[in-house]
Amino acid sequence: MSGWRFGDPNGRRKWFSHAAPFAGLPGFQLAYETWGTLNAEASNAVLVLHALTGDSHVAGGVEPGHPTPGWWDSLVGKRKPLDAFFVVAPNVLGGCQGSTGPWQYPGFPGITIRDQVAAEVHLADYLGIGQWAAVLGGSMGGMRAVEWAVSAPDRVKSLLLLATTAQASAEQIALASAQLHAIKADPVEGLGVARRIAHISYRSEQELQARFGREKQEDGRFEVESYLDHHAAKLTRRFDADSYVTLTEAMNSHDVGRGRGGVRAALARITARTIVAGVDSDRLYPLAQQRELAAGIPGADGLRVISSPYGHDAFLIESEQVGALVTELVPVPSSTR
Ligand SMILES: CC(=O)SCCNC(=O)CCNC(=O)[C@H](O)C(C)(C)COP(=O)(O)OP(=O)(O)OC[C@H]1O[C@@H](n2cnc3c(N)ncnc32)[C@H](O)[C@@H]1OP(=O)(O)O
Ligand SMILES: N[C@@H](CCO)C(=O)O
Repeated sequence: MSGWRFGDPNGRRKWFSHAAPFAGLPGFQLAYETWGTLNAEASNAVLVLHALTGDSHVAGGVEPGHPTPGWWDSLVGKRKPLDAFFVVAPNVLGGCQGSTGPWQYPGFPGITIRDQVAAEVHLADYLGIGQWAAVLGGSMGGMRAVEWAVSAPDRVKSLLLLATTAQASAEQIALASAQLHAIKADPVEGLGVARRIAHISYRSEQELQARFGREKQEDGRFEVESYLDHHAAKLTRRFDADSYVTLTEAMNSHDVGRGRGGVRAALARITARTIVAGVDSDRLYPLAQQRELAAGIPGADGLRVISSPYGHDAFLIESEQVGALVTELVPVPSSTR
């Protein structure tokens, strides 16, 4: 497949191609990045799954010539929690950072979180990874992580679910629906409006109040308006509106219990040792959703709470607390400490 809309800014992406029909597609490709070395037993592989507007670039600046920071730099690199592991991070199916998505052709079919995970199972087969030492994901990445553990329990040894849910709630679908309407009305302006709505839900009321209050800038905009304008403009430059729609609709489809006897029955299939964590100030994925996951997954020992003023985005910001959870799940071997 030729070309991709947002290039390969770090020059380290690899591609996996699946040539047979799949989920209404004639075939697909997944872009992915890796760090570290797979051991002879293929027992040290960790799958890291990004959120809605993330990509395969988990970590940067660790190799000469590839300085672009990653979105979980605190986890991957020398003396960091995943140092001893072979880390694999694919760009999600339907995304716009190298994997097959609607940015490539009109009439792209609707896909689900289950389709995205089924595509990642093909990638694992291709890489020769029968079982992941761990699957880690937050938000939409957490939706895929829990789907992995439900649909392929014997392939997930341990699991970290952060700020995520077993099924998209009415509130999440409602917020998504307003964003989808904005984009369908005007793909360019609408993507910016969608990001503003989403970004408000990613942060906490208390943080916005403490940080911006009612302050105005010289140009007359409230500071908080200017902040949202900034995030909207930034996303519009780096993300495709059609991908945003496809991924948002996939998130709306998420229900691990569908066709499996409900959420409790689906979660009971999970055999992985599991850590479930939420953020105390997250208004988009409230703690009740992680409580449901922790209560239903046999190998989970209660709910962990990340303490943060930052709301949902804390799973990307509170690197010490997230790093401690990762180290608890997959301890650093003493030889590499
Ligand atoms: C797994 C994944 O999701 S990967 C993708 C990660 N997400 C993103 O990149 C999405 C966009 N960003 C975010 O979601 C968040 O910024 C995070 C989670 C990555 C980081 O959060 P924080 O460190 O708290 O950043 P914060 O929300 O304060 O934003 C900082 C930016 O706002 C700008 N800003 C702050 N106040 C204002 C203001 N009043 N007016 C205009 N701009 C402002 C800063 O200059 C800074 O700009 P820059 O990012 O271009 O350098
Ligand atoms: N900031 C994150 C939030 C969604 O979990 C993103 O844009 O992907």
